[in-house]
Amino acid sequence: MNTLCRIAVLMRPMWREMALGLALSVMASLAGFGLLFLSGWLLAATAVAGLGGIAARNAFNLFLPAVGVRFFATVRILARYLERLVTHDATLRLIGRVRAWSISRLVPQAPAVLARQRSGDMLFRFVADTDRLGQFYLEVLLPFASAAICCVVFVVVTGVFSRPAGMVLAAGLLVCGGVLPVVAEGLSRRATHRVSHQQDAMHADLTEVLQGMGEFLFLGAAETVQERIADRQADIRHARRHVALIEGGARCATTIIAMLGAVGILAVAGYACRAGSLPPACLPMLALGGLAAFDVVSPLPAAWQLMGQVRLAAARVFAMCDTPPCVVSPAVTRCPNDPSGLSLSGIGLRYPGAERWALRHADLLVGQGERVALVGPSGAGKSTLVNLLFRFYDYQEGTARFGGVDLKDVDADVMARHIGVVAQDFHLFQGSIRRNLAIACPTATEAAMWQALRVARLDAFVQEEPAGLDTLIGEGGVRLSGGQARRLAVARVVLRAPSWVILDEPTEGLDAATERDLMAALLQALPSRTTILCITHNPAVAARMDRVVRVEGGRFHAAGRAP
Ligand SMILES: Nc1ncnc2c1ncn2[C@@H]1O[C@H](COP(=O)(O)OP(=O)(O)OP(=O)(O)O)[C@@H](O)[C@H]1O
Repeated sequence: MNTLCRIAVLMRPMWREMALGLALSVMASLAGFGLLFLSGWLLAATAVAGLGGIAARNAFNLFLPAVGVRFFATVRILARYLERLVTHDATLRLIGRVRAWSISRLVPQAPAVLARQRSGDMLFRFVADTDRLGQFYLEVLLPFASAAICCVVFVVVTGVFSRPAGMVLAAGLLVCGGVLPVVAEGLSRRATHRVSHQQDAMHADLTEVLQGMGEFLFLGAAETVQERIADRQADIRHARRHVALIEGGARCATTIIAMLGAVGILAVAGYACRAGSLPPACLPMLALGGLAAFDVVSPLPAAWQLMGQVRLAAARVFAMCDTPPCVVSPAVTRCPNDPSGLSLSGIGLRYPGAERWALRHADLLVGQGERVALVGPSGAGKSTLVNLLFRFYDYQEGTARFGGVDLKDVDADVMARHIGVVAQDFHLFQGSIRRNLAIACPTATEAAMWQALRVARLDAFVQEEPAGLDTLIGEGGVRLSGGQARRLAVARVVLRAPSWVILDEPTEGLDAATERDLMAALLQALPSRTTILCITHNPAVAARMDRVVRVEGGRFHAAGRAP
């Protein structure tokens, strides 16, 4: 399906509102045309009646056309006002719909596919591109549809009075509404593409700079990055100026053609007047009506240019949303039994595009309530097990069963209900400690939050803070030390109390005493039926588990009971 058809599909639920907006827009433009058309006639007819002496003056009915002028003026104002209300509402709803649809397509791709995109670029696509896509109705479709309908009416009405005048008007409208937009768009296409491309790159760069500002400073690369962004900005400015020049030129050309059109209409209508086939009072009416008619085509060059931008934006949004998820959702999701044991047999998992297998011929049995340490060299495949269990990546070989159910029949959402994880690269949310805990367990009471903080050995720190649970931790937890941040991540899992807990280096960044304290409290706090998988390089932490599994070369090897 091409891009425009897909936009049309997204617009379909709002078609009634959009059609109403179009009707109001047509009504406002027709009223504007009628107003000038009738005013021209009224002025000329009044003058002719004035020149004709008292009898002609008395015979001239001024009242009816004056009422008509007021009617058109009022209709124009009301219709324009209502049109703005209806069309802007439809546009905002369309943008909301496009965003909701994009999110629904992006969520199943996380985190595998999203990891390949630059986050700034994604953010820009999600915000600016969806915005632009939403403008399709208001700034492209509406002006063209309204102009098409109105132009036919204008030409027919003018043609009724003078066929040659109608033909002159039709020719002028065709040039302004058909030829000029296409020429303007053709001339600015390259610049529009350049703006789009450079903006993509610049937003991605900017986000990276903001996220990694400290690192850029440490590496002494801040100035280079600044220069690169400034270069891009200059290029965007240059390309935008080019686009604006062409758009301005097209507007000027429309005005000139409108003037020439009015003069042309006057000339051919004047000829008809002299031939006696048209009353003289009709001359200003046709000329003013002609001028008013060009109002509806004046936005078209900009609208056609925007059309190119909408297509680009839509293509980018659709490309982002159409990327197939790494893990195909099962047609029917099954729920693992609780309590849940894990059985992996001959598992082979290779990351997309990777040469090497992260896990190969991997067998592992973990019973409900077991506490297992996963140890092994860096890159051996320990964290890959987490990715596999959370259904972030699919395995290509072997069978995996969790709670007696084939893992391929289980959705990531369902797995997340059973397993809590403190990942190596955990994320804390902007806001307060309370917010971070509430995201993990929205129904948690304040007492439960304090209990979780106590288990994570973070309660003393929070108590000392004047705002307590409402202490703000900054974006990504920047106001916490590495160890405090990790303990907050541990508290979140404790609060959720899942049947499985995976701890990836839970004590990293902690001193020996806090590490001992935290592990003892954690193991004591978690119910005995809770299964724990603890990925660690720390022998003291591994020793607290029931048994140790060594991961090496993508395989699991029993390394005996923990000492
Ligand atoms: N998203 C990914 N895409 C491609 N390859 C990956 C990805 N994540 C990990 N790998 C590769 O898979 C292998 C196993 O990585 P994994 O993260 O499981 O190691 P690990 O044992 O947890 O290491 P560490 O102890 O350093 O955390 C490594 O060779 C790594 O380069």
